[in-house]
Amino acid sequence: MVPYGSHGSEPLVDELFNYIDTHQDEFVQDLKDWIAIPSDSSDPLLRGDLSKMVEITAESLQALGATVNLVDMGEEKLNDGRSIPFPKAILAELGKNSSKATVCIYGHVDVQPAKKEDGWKTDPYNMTEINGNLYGRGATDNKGPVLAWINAVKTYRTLDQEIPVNIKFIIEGVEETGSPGLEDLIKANASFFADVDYIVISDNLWLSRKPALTYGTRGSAYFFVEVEGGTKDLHSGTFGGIIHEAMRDLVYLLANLIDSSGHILIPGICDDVAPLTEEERRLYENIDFDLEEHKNNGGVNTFLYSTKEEILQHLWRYPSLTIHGIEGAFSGPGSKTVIPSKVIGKFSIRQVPDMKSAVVQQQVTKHLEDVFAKLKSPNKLTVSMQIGASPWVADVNDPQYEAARNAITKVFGVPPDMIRDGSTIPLARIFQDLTKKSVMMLPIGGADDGEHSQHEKISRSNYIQGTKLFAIFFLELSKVHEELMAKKQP
Ligand SMILES: Cn1cncc1C[C@H](NC(=O)CCN)C(=O)O
Ligand SMILES: [Zn+2]
Ligand SMILES: [Zn+2]
Repeated sequence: MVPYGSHGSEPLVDELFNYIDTHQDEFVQDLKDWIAIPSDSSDPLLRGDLSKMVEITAESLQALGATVNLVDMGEEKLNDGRSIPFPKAILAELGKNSSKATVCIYGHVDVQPAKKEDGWKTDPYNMTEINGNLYGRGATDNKGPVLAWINAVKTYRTLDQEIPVNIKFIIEGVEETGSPGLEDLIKANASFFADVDYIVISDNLWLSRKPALTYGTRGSAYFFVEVEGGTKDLHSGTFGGIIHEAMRDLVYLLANLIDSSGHILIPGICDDVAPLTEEERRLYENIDFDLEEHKNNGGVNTFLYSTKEEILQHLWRYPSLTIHGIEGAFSGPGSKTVIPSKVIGKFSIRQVPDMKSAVVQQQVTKHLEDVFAKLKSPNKLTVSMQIGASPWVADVNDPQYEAARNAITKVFGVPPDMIRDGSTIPLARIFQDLTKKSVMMLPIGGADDGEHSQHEKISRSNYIQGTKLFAIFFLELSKVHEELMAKKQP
């Protein structure tokens, strides 16, 4: 194993690392500048800032020498009937040498909402360094990682070193609102992706203090279950006791989705779950994961399972069902005596191999209709699936995984844990299905970065080591790709 910081046999590696170390304050300042732009894609009032963020990203890529195409993504229809432009998407390319591998990097520059009043100890849009951590909205999700890629390329450019691969970028500004239009963008630009060999996404976290490589994510089947009683909200003093209340029906339906031990009550839902093989079972034993720390990170007392292996399996390879909320329900403070007329329950099922959204949709709909039929309620039930994102699993023997393992070992001195992610990046599977290319997730964020949460951060160390990792990944990828090409050509 090559110890961190010494790479005597590879002068280029030393030169790259040295540059990155000595220019780290500049990279940190760039992140501060990016975080200062409140590019929250959920807030129509901030759409101008979001568009500016996309433009700044485009300029940064142009400054690297990339050819940048800002693609119009049309308009977003708001609830009040108005329309505002979606931020443009960036398709950029740097290098077009047919003897080199072409890697396509995905990232997003929009962020989750953040307000100081939510309980941030620092201003979320004024990046603040405390004890080696860089706090600010978007620090780890996803501005830090996108900038780390840019820093890595910049390092080669400034040192006047040849970049060993062709690089393409696809950067979007509406990931946090579900990436509307992204699938169409990929379909409409098939020629852009045609010569891509590898797709890399750095938009998730490590599982522990050890670096990680991610080869799978769960999918998501997101449902709305609507129960409609009358035409308007009523006073429970005037109508309570004489009508079939929509909320009572809905709460009963929701209670019949899952039991208190986490068992999903929908008949057939686990039929397509891939059986656990002995080989897969052994994988979980060697993964660095601290149950107690995960409990602490989440502020949780007790998990449903007591061993590391069970917990990881239930996060990665078994489905889960979560009830998220009820639209139309009274949820404010005080003691309002309303009977809501129409309520919409929201729940989602994290899908795992080999579950299929269409099958899940049919099973969920039938189950809810069957349970509802027993109520003999005159209310109107409507079940709809809003998102049907498939799970994604990659072949870890693909050359780019080997390249990433080599790069991680060179930068961090240890090989990565091979992990999956319990949440959903629909894009990974969409990419895999549409382009048939190898997709990999190469996270640089720490397990405790708190994405989407208050005090989101990335550590200075992960940001700078992550920049090195990406720089070295280009080198390692070119090596394995060359070997692969040599094997193919007799
Ligand atoms: C919006 N949505 C509804 N179903 C799934 C999602 C995506 C969402 N994605 C992330 O959080 C990215 C994690 N790095 C999630 O997994 O909940
Ligand atoms: Zn993200
Ligand atoms: Zn996010």
